[in-house]
Amino acid sequence: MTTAPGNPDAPLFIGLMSGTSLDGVDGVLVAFSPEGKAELRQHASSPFTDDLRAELLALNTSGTDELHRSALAANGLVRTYARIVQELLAQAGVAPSDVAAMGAHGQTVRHRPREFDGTGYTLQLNNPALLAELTGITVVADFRTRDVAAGGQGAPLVPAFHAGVFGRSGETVAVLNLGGIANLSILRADGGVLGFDCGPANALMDFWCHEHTGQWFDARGDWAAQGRVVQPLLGALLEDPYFRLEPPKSTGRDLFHPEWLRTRLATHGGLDASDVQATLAELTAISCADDLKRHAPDARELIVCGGGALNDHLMRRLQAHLPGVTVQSSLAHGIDPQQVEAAAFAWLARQCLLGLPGNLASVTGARGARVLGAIHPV
Ligand SMILES: Nc1ncnc2c1ncn2[C@@H]1O[C@H](COP(=O)(O)OP(=O)(O)OP(=O)(O)O)[C@@H](O)[C@H]1O
Ligand SMILES: CC(=O)N[C@H]1[C@@H]2OC[C@@H](O2)[C@@H](O)[C@@H]1O[C@H](C)C(=O)O
Repeated sequence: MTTAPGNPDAPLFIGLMSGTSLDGVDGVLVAFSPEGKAELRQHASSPFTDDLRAELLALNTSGTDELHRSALAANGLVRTYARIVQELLAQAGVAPSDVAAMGAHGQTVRHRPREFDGTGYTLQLNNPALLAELTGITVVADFRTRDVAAGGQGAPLVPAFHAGVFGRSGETVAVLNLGGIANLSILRADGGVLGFDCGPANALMDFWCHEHTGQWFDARGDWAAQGRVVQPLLGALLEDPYFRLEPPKSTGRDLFHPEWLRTRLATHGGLDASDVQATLAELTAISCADDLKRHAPDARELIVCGGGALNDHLMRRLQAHLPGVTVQSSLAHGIDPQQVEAAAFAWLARQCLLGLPGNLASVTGARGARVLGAIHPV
């Protein structure tokens, strides 16, 4: 099918997501029906080079010459995005002009909702102009700042997409994204949607795993499964006030960073590294499970997406804390867990081009529905 670039009626969109786990980029090519139903056509992913990952991670905290380094890192990120786009187009046999637009999330390096430190801003490194030049496709970027400007958290944004894909009338269903950070969408039986960040998912586990094993993540959770949960440490981690905050709420590496862990470990010396890993996995499982029980006691189904859905140990621990709830990867519902977020940003790009809202005020706490994103046409 040939369509004009940027034509809002064109069915093909690309979504590009590089999330807080900093593992790399996921991209999807999605066809949307006129009603907005998503059909995933292609998926491509690429890990960051070690240098780019290290620089993006470093840019999450204050440092020397940040502006210059941020600009260079954004260019590096966008070149990775462009390679993913070329791969998607080649795999699908479509031309850039067949794609209406792509939603490019960018790399969050700061996320400071007002409650965090009184500032109230969110920052995703990106270079959508360069991405449009490199790909010949209209780029929609900067999805979060409008919601923040409207008094919202700017996150999470996927609940509206989750509702369209996984929601069922007459039944409460929950969707849990386990990326660097965990976010929960509660899709209520009456169509209402609640969503918020639960706390860390993989970010601290990845840090600890890399520091002690040299691996970027604990494949299948095998290492955590060998350890024993250190209850006093788990209790100390769960004491962070974030876990008790009522929604709307969102968080990130600004709060749950290695120093956060080190400070709490300082009073629990001499622990076996695998026991700490087991405790971090338990922190993720218990904080997410408690949030579900608290906010959706009627939910009988938890659909898990994000890379954490591949962590068998974590999935078992979630199930253990949620008797009576079926805990399953989104794969059981026909969607690869690692494609859900990227697909959501394809949907958000479509919403933007159609002039439709991307946020849900019931989730982010914004003053109202807003069209999200800035369009960089070709
Ligand atoms: N096979 C696996 N076994 C265990 N964990 C895995 C596996 N594959 C991926 N993961 C975990 O999933 C993480 C990546 O998940 P994902 O790509 O969903 O996160 P993200 O999108 O970067 O983060 P966020 O959703 O917070 O923005 C990895 O860092 C790793 O911890
Ligand atoms: C500021 C930011 O990038 N937040 C991410 C992060 O990763 C998971 C969680 O924290 C969620 O709030 C959000 O991402 C998803 C895609 C969202 O906005 O729904």
